[in-house]
Amino acid sequence: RRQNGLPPGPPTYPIVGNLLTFPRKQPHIQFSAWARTYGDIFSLKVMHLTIIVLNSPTAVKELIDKRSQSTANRPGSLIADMITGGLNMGAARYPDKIWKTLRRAAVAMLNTNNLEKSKPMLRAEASQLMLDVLRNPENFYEDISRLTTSSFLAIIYGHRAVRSSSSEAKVFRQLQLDFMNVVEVGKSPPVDLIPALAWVPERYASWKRRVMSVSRRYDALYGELLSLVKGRVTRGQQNGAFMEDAYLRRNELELSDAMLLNLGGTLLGGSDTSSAVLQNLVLLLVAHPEVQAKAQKEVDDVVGHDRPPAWSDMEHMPYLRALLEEVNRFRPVGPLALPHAMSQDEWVDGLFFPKGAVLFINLWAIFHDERYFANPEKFEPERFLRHPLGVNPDVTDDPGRRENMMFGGGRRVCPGINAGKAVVGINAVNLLWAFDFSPAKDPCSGEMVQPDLLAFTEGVNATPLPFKCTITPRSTAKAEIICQCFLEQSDVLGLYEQDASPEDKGYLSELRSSLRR
Ligand code: HEM
Repeated sequence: RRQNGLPPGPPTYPIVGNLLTFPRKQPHIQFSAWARTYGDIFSLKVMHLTIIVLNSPTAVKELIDKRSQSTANRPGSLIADMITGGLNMGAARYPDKIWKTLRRAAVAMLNTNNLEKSKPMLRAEASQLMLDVLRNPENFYEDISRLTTSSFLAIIYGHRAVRSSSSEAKVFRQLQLDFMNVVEVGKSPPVDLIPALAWVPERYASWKRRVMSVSRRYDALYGELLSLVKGRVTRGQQNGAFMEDAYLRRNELELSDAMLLNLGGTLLGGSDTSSAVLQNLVLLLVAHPEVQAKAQKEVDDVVGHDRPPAWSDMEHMPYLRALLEEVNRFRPVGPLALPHAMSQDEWVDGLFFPKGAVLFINLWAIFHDERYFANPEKFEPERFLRHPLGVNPDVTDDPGRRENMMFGGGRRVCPGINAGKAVVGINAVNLLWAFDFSPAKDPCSGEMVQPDLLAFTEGVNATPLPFKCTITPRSTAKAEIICQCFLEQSDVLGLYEQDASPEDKGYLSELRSSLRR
């Protein structure tokens, strides 16, 4: 039963509460439907657990931003703790010292000054994405994943992943999949709800064996990456990676070796959202040729056809900015952000938010709310030209709406906002400058096959599932510039190739010589 004062919600059953109707897949969709019936703040009971879903900017502002002292905790995840020894920043409890220490170090590393220093490398990486797509357009989805993994490996560890088959890229991708496959609700027994399950010995609990395997591989990957950093520091061959800074300042930042290892791991894990945004962009460009044409016209007007885009070009591209905002509104990659938890009781406008309750920010409901967005199911970047936050100019907006809602809020707001936006921005402008995107052709009928705009992963992150499309360079002159541009970036990329494997070094030298011929 709901306690007195809890926000309303769907009817509960004895003992299990709302467990039987709790959505197992894409919960944001059912949550948004419940919000239309029960209001902007509704609650669910799942056995003894209280879940409260916030479905409006004002609800987020009142709870997550204004009362962040009470709402900055995370629900416990025994499995994440087993893998990371309780040192994963995204899952760490508030106000524990572990979270504070890791967060302080992450914010210090991801600051705008450091990011500025990484921009030449990010542009060089972006030049490789253009080249990879030019050489093998069918592989674009994988290439985007390699790009973001490599960009963040380079930013964080100073070591890039040259190919999708490079050891770190492969191990990281598999580890991310396996990590999510044990941590996500429904993928392992509900040990957080029924703690006794955690006492079952490993030989009878296959989930424990999977968790321990992820844990071992997690330590091995991030331990190895950290030793590359230490090696460069010892040899005096630093390349400006964030972890070099964290390692050198470890005493001042109070970071143990285990914390350093997990800090890098958490940050690299955060990078996956950026590839999902870029994959969404391609998906939506394929489905909306008129939007693609407008964005390309703007890019052509600013950049022209004789050189690749530069960072400074983006300041002059309001349509590109609107396009990226609309991609994130239409298909937010974290539709429920990450769950928060109440660390103390609060009463807000007559509603009770008890200590221990889990809070979800329903970004999907906030971005698809018909009260504020005209025709929210339509993909229309122009709405962000008409209004800075995309809402219909004829309505009075929810006063709590603010920029960057897709990055969550309060003390837990994403620390990678600027880095994520930078990687997405430079690659978006490059792709529009270089290529035309259209639906794939059915090999038998020759007919165009429109991509499925609803085929997404079903867990915490909504990543578009791999899809096919046709990608062609916009001209032979541009194809030539793409090859030259990659070659010109060799020195910048070389700084991050010091520890590349002999196979990757061989591949690169062959690639560069073939481009020079
Ligand atoms: C476009 C890309 C990105 C999106 C949409 C995104 C979104 C989010 C969201 C919604 C949260 C939860 C915030 C909350 O709890 O209120 C979050 C947390 C987090 N993000 Fe991002 N993120 C992105 C890129 C990145 C990048 C590039 C990094 C690292 C370099 C990163 C690292 C993190 C970390 C470590 C947290 C946990 C923070 C904490 O619990 O204190 N994110 N992100």
